[in-house]
Amino acid sequence: MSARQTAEKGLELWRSGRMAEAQPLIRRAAREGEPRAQYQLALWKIWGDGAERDLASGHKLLLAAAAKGVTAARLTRAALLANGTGVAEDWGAALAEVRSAAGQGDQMAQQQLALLGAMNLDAEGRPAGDPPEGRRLSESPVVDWAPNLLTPEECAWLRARAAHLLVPSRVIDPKTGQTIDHPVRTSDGGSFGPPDEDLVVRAINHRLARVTGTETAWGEPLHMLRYRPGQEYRPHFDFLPGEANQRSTTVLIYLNEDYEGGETAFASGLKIRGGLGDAIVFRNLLADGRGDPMSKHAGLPVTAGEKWLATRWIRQRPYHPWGLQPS
Ligand SMILES: O=C(O)CCC(=O)C(=O)O
Ligand SMILES: [Fe+2]
Repeated sequence: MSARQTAEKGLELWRSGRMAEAQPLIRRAAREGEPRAQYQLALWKIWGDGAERDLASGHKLLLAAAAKGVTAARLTRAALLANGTGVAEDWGAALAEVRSAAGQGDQMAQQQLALLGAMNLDAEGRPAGDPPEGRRLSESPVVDWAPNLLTPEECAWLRARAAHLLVPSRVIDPKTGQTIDHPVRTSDGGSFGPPDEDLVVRAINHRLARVTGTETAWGEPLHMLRYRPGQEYRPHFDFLPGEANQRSTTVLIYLNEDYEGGETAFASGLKIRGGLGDAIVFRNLLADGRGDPMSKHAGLPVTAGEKWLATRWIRQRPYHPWGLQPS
């Protein structure tokens, strides 16, 4: 079999869920320099699934695949340059990779450039202008309103990019620390982990840091939720039992408005229904750092249509989903 045929067979097996059979074929084809196999192996090494996490060799494989014209590899490298995963954070270098992929005709890259071009960003991808005007909705719990935080195009980008991330929602079991199915949250969800945090998502995460007065590095990966009729998020706290690096702040961004029901409801009686791109910011902790009992909230059941939401849970200190230290 040629390297190309080996790669094709390996990818086909992997797509049909036959990981154990796919792995040796992808590894062999990657060793023989087949670019799509190199890209797939890079993703496994970076995510640490299908191969042990090895960021350095993941980056090498990304570069090799990118040099042979795999623009998706270039875009993954751009994402990791933008968020500093396995390589020093470098917005300028990340942008150069996206431009190069766009020049090779990659549509995702071209769309990213169009969205980034409409943002007012500094040389590091952070918001350049004044922070947007907010309005306090409530003092207890502390809830602020940030209208039009995202443009309709940015909302559409997040919805489209999230489609492949969605799985039935899980929560962390306070007793075991494990992620489990839970009836409290019946929506589908998924997050933009480091390789999925493209430059548009990264720039949005910088904006969320700005609007909350926090650091981008403190945020958990941006989390997407999609509720269908009957789905809901029952009353809960966002702070985590026994956690030292707490979720101090939550941002919810409403990514569409063509649905019924589904308001965000606080135990205090405050109910919010955001329009397209509107956001709320609320604090989960009291001034002394304990959980605020008034911060209990719910996503009420959707009664018609689909509700799309992006959530950023922000910690008190740097947080990395893979436990990596900031470089
Ligand atoms: O769907 C909602 O409005 C609430 C979502 C929520 O509570 C969360 O993502 O933590
Ligand atoms: Fe919540």
